[in-house]
Amino acid sequence: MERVAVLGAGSWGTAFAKVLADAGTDVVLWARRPEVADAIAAGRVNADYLPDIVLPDNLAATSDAAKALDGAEAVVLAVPSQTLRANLSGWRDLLPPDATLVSLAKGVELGTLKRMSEVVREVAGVPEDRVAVVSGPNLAREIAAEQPTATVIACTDHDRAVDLQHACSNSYFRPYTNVDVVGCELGGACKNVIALACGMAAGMGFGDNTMASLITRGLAETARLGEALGADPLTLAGLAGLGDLVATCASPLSRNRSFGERLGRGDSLAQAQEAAHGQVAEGVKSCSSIRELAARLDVDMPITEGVHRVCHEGMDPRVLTAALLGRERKAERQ
Ligand SMILES: NC(=O)C1=CN([C@@H]2O[C@H](COP(=O)(O)OP(=O)(O)OC[C@H]3O[C@@H](n4cnc5c(N)ncnc54)[C@H](O)[C@@H]3O)[C@@H](O)[C@H]2O)C=CC1
Ligand SMILES: O=C(CO)COP(=O)(O)O
Repeated sequence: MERVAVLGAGSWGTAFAKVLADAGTDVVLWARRPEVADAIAAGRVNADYLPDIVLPDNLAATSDAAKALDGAEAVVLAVPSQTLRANLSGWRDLLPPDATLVSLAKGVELGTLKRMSEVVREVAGVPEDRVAVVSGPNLAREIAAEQPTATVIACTDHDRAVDLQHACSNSYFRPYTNVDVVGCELGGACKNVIALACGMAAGMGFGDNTMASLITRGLAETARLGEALGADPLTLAGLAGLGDLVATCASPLSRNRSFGERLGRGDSLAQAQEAAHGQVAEGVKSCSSIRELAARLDVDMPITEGVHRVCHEGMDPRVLTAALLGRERKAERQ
């Protein structure tokens, strides 16, 4: 794979474009705002998202999607989950005929309750074997600073996953392949909600026992949803499941964890949103879509339910704590 388009020049789109470029792949990064594209092209820096990082010379930038997509063998979609449908609809007619469509987004669409690969298939009108997802413990700022990281590239077409794996493997980024797209996507979407809960716990002053309990029980409810949707349980024990859950729940760099921390300290949703400075904390919306998906499939997800109530029904995180601790006693593997 010689040429890749990355659509979306936020934190992860920019960092992933750098990963590809550092792997020797020519990349064109599309930014929504022309001034961002111009600043990257002229100064090699995306000042809004990764101010300290000098981007490589084989990374071009444009705000013209047609230019970015021309001749691309893979198209990497790096916009927030709830905007993917609208963005991709605008790019649909420009997509090269056999390009692999790659989703970086970690969320479940409100309303349709679709995973991102399902949205991509529907909007682009392509079969499932042309859609790949990248998911794992991948905090953008650490990767941009070239700290070693592993990830998963999932696609039902193993050969496409391998092509993409070659295009983005470098000295600090090690991608594994997987054919379990459902498991990888669910791991990525659900961990954002659990990270919100961990942030709330931290904001209320709770320590590592609480974090470990939330992470582990969060994984248990993610695994229940995964089972209902046909995911391989081993995927959720891997990088896109446990790996991403641990990184996000533990890291002060996580937007979801930081957002939850503010709620735990007593901020309102609006105050926490203001403090996020426009950067996306996907779990705030996905807690509602995942909760609805779980209800549809009759899957018990008490932490997700509680996060939804705190974010959207005004529940005090302290009341959520009492509610979780006061649930009916049960066996661990029930
Ligand atoms: N930042 C990270 O460390 C990681 C993020 N992700 C996922 O990647 C996806 C993108 O995240 P980030 O790049 O971090 O987000 P971000 O908030 O840093 O950037 C979002 C980008 O999308 C663009 N965009 C296009 N249309 C938009 C619209 N209608 N509304 C808002 N933004 C729009 C923005 O201009 C911006 O360039 C999310 O689903 C996130 O969960 C996944 C792994 C790591
Ligand atoms: O997905 C991520 C790490 O893998 C990034 O998490 P946040 O969106 O919470 O910053």
